[in-house]
Amino acid sequence: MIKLAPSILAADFNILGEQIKILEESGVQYLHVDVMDGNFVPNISFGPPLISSIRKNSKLVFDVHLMVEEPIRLLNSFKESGADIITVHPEACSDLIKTINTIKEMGLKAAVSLNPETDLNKLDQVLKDLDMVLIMSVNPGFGGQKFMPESLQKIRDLKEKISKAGLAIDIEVDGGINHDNVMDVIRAGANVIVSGTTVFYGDIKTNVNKFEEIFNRFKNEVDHE
Ligand SMILES: O=C(CO)[C@H](O)[C@H](O)COP(=O)(O)O
Repeated sequence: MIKLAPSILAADFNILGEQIKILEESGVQYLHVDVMDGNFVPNISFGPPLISSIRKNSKLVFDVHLMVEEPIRLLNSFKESGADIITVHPEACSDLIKTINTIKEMGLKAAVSLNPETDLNKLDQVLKDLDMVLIMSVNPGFGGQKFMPESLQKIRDLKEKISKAGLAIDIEVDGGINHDNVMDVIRAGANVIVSGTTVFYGDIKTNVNKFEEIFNRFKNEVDHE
């Protein structure tokens, strides 16, 4: 099952609640929530108060991507605000094992995100405990960047690594994904697709439907193999 995870980084914050409602009406299940601290990445987005506020009116799975230094300090506050999945970066954690264990002990799903230059071996110490791995296909910090095609091989290698370990872990990809390149990303092995500008710029329902059509085309291909 392939899931679209629209990133609210590209939303119009003046009408954020209405836009989330449109996503729900369009059949979306995940909401990707990009938290940036101006330190781990050179940009600041928003934090727990905004998440608490949208949580009140949404049943979507809140997929919270923490692009922050030492996220272990803030896990409780993101749990309280309504996160369902918390993603952290090994590049930002002095103790990744403890950080992942803390997320799991809170009863949340845990994920690790790798920057484009970070090797897959950074996952080795925690892979068996993860629900999801997020491959960044741009350098994190800003929406609207160009997809890095070298990410495709990284996704294939990750899929092989997960399958060799006999695990079932979601593979999410984030950055520069649009209607033209998403099929390549899925064929490489991703099953959770983050998209910001391609979902929120223009008509949201139409943009989501176009993604869903491509996901269905992929499913048909697989069924006929
Ligand atoms: O995490 C991000 C950047 O750090 C954004 O989620 C990501 O870039 C998605 O936005 P877009 O689809 O516009 O590239």
